[in-house]
Amino acid sequence: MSDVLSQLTQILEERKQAADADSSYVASLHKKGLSKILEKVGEEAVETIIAAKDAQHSGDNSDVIYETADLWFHSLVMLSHLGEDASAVLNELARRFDMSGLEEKASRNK
Ligand SMILES: N=c1c2ncn([C@@H]3O[C@H](COP(=O)(O)OP(=O)(O)OP(=O)(O)O)[C@@H](O)[C@H]3O)c2ncn1[C@@H]1O[C@H](COP(=O)(O)O)[C@@H](O)[C@H]1O
Repeated sequence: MSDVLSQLTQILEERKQAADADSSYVASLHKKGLSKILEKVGEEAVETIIAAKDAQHSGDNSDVIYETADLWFHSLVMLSHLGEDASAVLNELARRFDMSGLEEKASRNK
């Protein structure tokens, strides 16, 4: 795992276990529950799409990078809420290295 992802994974786990919802955004999301976390994932996905469309016209990628960071962050909180972390997703991506996207798609329909 990259240093950034492993540090963030550790912070997210600490906040999930111990933090106070009044002083930690991550703890407040866990306290509100999965539906609130999924609402944030959906919101950030839409904001990322809009920023990418804008970037195509403006040539400025700064907003799409910012929104993608928000999307990744909230996706990591979702995984953490479900007892998973980024390593499970990275392992799945690594498993796909030797497989073309089209082969992988075909294998899903078997
Ligand atoms: N990477 C992030 C991160 N990215 C985005 N955000 C927060 O995600 C929220 C983005 O949602 P919005 O823009 O919709 O903001 P909002 O309007 O306040 O949200 P709602 O009221 O609609 O729920 C903002 O509050 C951001 O501050 C993050 N909050 C925390 N982290 C990391 O998580 C760590 C732990 O954070 P705490 O739990 O707050 O200590 C931090 O040190 C960071 O490393």
